[in-house]
This record gives sequence, structure tokens and C-alpha cells, in this order.
Amino acid sequence: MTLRVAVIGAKGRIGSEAVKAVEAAPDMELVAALGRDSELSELTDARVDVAVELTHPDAVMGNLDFCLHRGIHVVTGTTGWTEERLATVDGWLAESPATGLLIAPNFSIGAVLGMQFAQKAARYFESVEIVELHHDRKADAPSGTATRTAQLIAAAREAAGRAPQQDPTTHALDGARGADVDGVPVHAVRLRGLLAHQEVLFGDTGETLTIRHDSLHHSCFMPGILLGVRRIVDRPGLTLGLEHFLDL
Ligand SMILES: NC(=O)C1=CN([C@@H]2O[C@H](COP(=O)(O)OP(=O)(O)OC[C@H]3O[C@@H](n4cnc5c(N)ncnc54)[C@H](OP(=O)(O)O)[C@@H]3O)[C@@H](O)[C@H]2O)C=CC1
Ligand SMILES: O=C(O)C1=N[C@H](C(=O)O)C[C@H](O)C1
Repeated sequence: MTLRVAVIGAKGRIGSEAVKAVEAAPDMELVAALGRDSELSELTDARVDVAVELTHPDAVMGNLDFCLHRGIHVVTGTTGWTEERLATVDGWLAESPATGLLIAPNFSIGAVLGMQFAQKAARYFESVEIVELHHDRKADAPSGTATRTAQLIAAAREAAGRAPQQDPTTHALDGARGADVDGVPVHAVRLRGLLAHQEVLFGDTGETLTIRHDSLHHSCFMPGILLGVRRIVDRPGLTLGLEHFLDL
């Protein structure tokens, strides 16, 4: 069966790459490509099966509200997620129980593996901090990937019975120790010339471990997006993270 796919945010950095990837996929047809000024009714007019949503934290909720309430499955990589937002989309999905939503903090296989490796390492090290580095046009900080990585690390530490890490800092400028995500300090760098990079630094007595991932081109996100489109049609409800579609 050929999937009828739309891209919302089709002119953006990742959206424009997604348009090309969907057009090149033999089992998909690109039936709509929406920008900031498009009408969402284009999605229903085009009888879209799956919408790939790659826009902005200010736009994603309106797009999901429209799609999920009309039975359009969604694969989104847009960032800026909070517990409140997740609870809201859970409510929308409950009203539309046959519809699937994939929220993927990162579509690249290397980044997903990096998160998994960090989750695995978390219990063995006293100290952990994250440095994420992105291009200078990014709206949100810390990145969705870094936030999710910190949450996974914190959950793994708690499950292993590790006490929260101590910070001895008593004198600091605001922001010098990064953002606190579930007890994990996260430092965000924004620099022209970069795309998306992350280092998870673990430390314990006499050793450190660094898990680094670099996205060098937006093409690295495309296999994950296409996999998400193919799988979400058979997976109603919320799927948080591409790892659920990978045999890891
Ligand atoms: N999960 C993942 O693997 C990845 C996720 N991302 C995320 O995807 C999102 C997009 O990133 P990126 O492509 O770099 O951003 P861009 O700014 O390049 O693209 C965003 C697109 O969304 C459109 N848009 C912005 N605001 C609105 C709005 N209020 N209503 C409707 N459309 C809007 C823009 O339209 P216009 O062109 O008219 O301004 C633009 O085409 C970000 O949240 C980013 O973090 C990015 C890369 C990988
Ligand atoms: O804005 C980006 O570019 C990216 N956003 C995602 C994030 O916030 O983690 C994924 C990747 O880092 C690229």
C-alpha cells in the first residue's frame, strides 16, 4: 500500500530534506507540503495518512490538535516538549484511539544509540553532565535530545539506587553550571557552522567516559523519519522515541 504523506514545515532545514526523502521513497507519495501560511485543511483535502511535522515549538501543538482529531497519524521531530504538553497530546490521542503519534527527540540512528549507551552507562558513574552544541538558528534550549538524554540518565540512576549527584559550587554566575534537567546539568552551545552535536560526560574516581555524537548533514535524520512513517500507521497512541521502532 502506498502511504499518502504530508510534510508540515516543508521549507525548513529538516522539512525540505524530508520532502526529498518522502518523494524518493518507493512506498510513499508526497501529497501535501505545508509552510507557515498554509491551511491545515490541505491535509484533509489531500487525504493524508501520515503527517511529518517539523516546525517550531510555537506551532507543533496546533498542528497535532488538527491532525490527531482527524485520524491523521503524525511523526514529529519538533522540540520544546514539557510534561504538560505530553499530557495534552495523550488526551487528544485518547479521543482518537486509532491514531498514532511518534515524537522523536532525534531521528538519527547515531544519536538514538548515543542516548541508549548513556542510559546504560548512567548507573556506573558518580558524575554526569551533558554538553549539546547546535547551529545558531535554533529556537529551543536545551535541545530535545539533551533533555531526553538527561531524563533517561536520571531514571537509570534512580532505578539503580544512586543518590542525586552533589554540586559543591557556592559561587557562580547565573547559568554557569547549565540547566538542571532532573539533576543532570545540561550546557547548550549555539554556534554558526555547527549542525547538531552532543557529548555526555561521565566521571568517577580516576576515569571519565565521553559519549559523543555529531550530525553533519540533515540527511542523517531521513532513515529515521521514513521508518517512523512506515511504523506509526500500525501503532496507535503515543510512541516517545525512535528506539521503539529499532531492534536495539
Ligand atoms: N527530531 C529530530 O531529529 C530533529 C528535530 N529538529 C527540530 O525540528 C524543528 C524544525 O527545525 P528546523 O528545520 O531547523 O527549523 P526551520 O526554522 O528551518 O524550519 C521550521 C519550519 O517550520 C515553519 N514554521 C515555523 N513556525 C511556524 C509556525 N508558527 N506555524 C507554521 N509553520 C511554522 C517554518 O516556516 P517558514 O519557513 O515560513 O518560517 C519553517 O519552514 C525544530 O524544533 C528542531 O529542533 C530538527 C532536526 C532534527
Ligand atoms: O534543531 C535542530 O537542528 C535539532 N533539533 C533536535 C533537538 O533539539 O534535539 C534534534 C537535533 O539535535 C537537531
